[in-house]
Amino acid sequence: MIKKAVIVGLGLIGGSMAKALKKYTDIDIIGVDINRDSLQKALEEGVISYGVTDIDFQVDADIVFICTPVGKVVESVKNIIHYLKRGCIVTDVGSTKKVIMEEVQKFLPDEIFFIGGHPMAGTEKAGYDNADADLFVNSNYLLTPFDTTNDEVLDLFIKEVIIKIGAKPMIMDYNKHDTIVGVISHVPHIISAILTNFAYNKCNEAFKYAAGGFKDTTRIALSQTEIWKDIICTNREIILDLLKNYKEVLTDFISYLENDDIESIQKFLEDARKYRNTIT
Ligand SMILES: NC(=O)c1ccc[n+]([C@@H]2O[C@H](COP(=O)([O-])OP(=O)(O)OC[C@H]3O[C@@H](n4cnc5c(N)ncnc54)[C@H](O)[C@@H]3O)[C@@H](O)[C@H]2O)c1
Ligand SMILES: O=C(O)C(=O)C[C@]1(C(=O)O)C=C[C@@H](O)C=C1
Repeated sequence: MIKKAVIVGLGLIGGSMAKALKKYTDIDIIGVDINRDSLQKALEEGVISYGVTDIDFQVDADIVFICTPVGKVVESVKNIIHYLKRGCIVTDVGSTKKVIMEEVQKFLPDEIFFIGGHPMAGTEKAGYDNADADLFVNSNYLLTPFDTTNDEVLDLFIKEVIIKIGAKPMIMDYNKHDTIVGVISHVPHIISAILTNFAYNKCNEAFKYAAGGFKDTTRIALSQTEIWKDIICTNREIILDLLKNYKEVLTDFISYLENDDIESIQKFLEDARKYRNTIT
């Protein structure tokens, strides 16, 4: 049974996890963050029962959530691992999985279980102030356990955390994970940033007239640079391949315009509409 959790990084995702555990479970939470204001707020709200800027003492937690930026996840696991009891589950919420899984495997002790995690929910905002207890409701929660991960431990995490906070567990290999999120999260993020920079540099006066279409397609360009720099750098090769493919699609579309190929333009738009409609 999971009774006590440590959450390292009480920002948007860690704070949302803390609030969700508080709302939907009886799990007691120790919060860890370098930002004292976030700890203070979480304590005042009764979301965590104890808050520290660093763990340098033995903790009897049953589960640890690492919710720091991707570039700090491995270091955060390393820093806490020797203070944990035998059988403790350690999981993260990082948006990429291959680098984290392969690095953690190198030093993971046999008696600690690491389960890679990635809740497919979020916003362009950051920090504890924007955390929401219902952020994960109805969202897919991607899990990338090691082949050797004990099934009972995985089941416990799924039943006592993921299902209770309203999310849908999806287990997959970490390589497949990074390709999937490259397609539906990382490349769209980059394209949103490209579009924003392109429009601003082409005609910044046009920004005054931006309406729903531009705002919808560029909302995610408002996201935190540190978070996205780490995501892009840890999924570099997959993103590079996808962007090269994307360039070909763009080149095809330009040729439809050059050739006044109305039929191809129409088919292109019809396909997009049909495919987009398949997302529920
Ligand atoms: N933002 C999203 O939409 C989203 C969605 C799913 C997963 N993720 C992943 O969640 C993780 C956190 O992202 P976020 O959006 O919550 O960012 P955030 O900036 O809101 O939160 C990060 C928190 O970690 C804290 N922190 C940083 N270094 C620390 C350290 N060494 N020790 C303790 N605390 C530390 C920061 O003070 C901050 O409170 C990232 O790995 C990101 O890839 C983000
Ligand atoms: O909705 C948003 O603002 C998000 O950026 C959330 C989003 C995404 O859908 O790409 C971003 C990164 C995460 O790893 C998972 C979810």
